Amino acid sequence: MGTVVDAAKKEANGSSLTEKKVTVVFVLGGPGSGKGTQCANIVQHFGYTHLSAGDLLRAEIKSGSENGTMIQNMIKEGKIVPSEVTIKLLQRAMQENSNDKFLIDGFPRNEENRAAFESVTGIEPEFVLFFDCSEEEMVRRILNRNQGREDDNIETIRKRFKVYMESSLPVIEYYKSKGKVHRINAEKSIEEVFEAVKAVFTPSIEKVAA
Ligand SMILES: Nc1ncnc2c1ncn2[C@@H]1O[C@H](COP(=O)(O)OP(=O)(O)OP(=O)(O)O)[C@@H](O)[C@H]1O
Ligand SMILES: Nc1ccn([C@@H]2O[C@H](COP(=O)(O)O)[C@@H](O)[C@H]2O)c(=O)n1
Ligand SMILES: [Mg+2]
Repeated sequence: MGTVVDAAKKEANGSSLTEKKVTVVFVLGGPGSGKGTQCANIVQHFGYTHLSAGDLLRAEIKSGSENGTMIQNMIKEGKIVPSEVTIKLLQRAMQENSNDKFLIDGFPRNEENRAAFESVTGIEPEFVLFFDCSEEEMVRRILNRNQGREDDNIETIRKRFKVYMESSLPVIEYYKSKGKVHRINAEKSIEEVFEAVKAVFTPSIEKVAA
């Protein structure tokens, strides 16, 4: 852990991230629970910038980076890419963006992701949105997605679920113990889910006025 954190800390030093105060919301939930779909809605209504860790990793593969083959293999196997790699991509994306409000989708995925991000960036999430959905519904959604993702096949989907249960749910439990989790019933329609999401982002004073 020491070297991962030290290397990434070096990168953070002197960066605009260390100077500007950013608000971060982690968007978590199982594969296919609707994280990306709802993030697009939140961007439209609440002015956040959406950073999907999975999208950043897929872009890194496409860019021909030296880590590309390793990332591609990890994604095909449903495994979690080393935190050092993903955190660098997230830091760079936040530094290059003038916004100060970010939705970080699909991260942290395990305890190593969580601890390294907090240690390297010094950022604690404002809160965590947790999209809770049954495995049956998530599988149905992924198999209907048709975005040409190499990990949207039943063999990899099963592996992603195993990783989610064993490594990602404990991170959600950690934030729950800190009172930071807003659980959303993600089983409903896209519109109904967004109604529940809106309630989380709308300040209580506006709810009273409405
Ligand atoms: N509430 C919903 N009801 C029905 N279909 C949905 C709902 N939300 C999203 N979908 C559809 O399910 C698929 C998966 O959604 P999305 O890509 O947003 O999930 P995700 O959580 O980002 O998945 P991943 O972790 O694999 O990136 C998409 O085809 C999307 O259009
Ligand atoms: N923190 C993360 C996030 C994602 N990955 C890898 O990318 C795959 C796809 O992620 P989605 O969020 O787009 O579903 C995921 O299965 C992992 O292989 C990661 O390693 N670390
Ligand atoms: Mg997604």
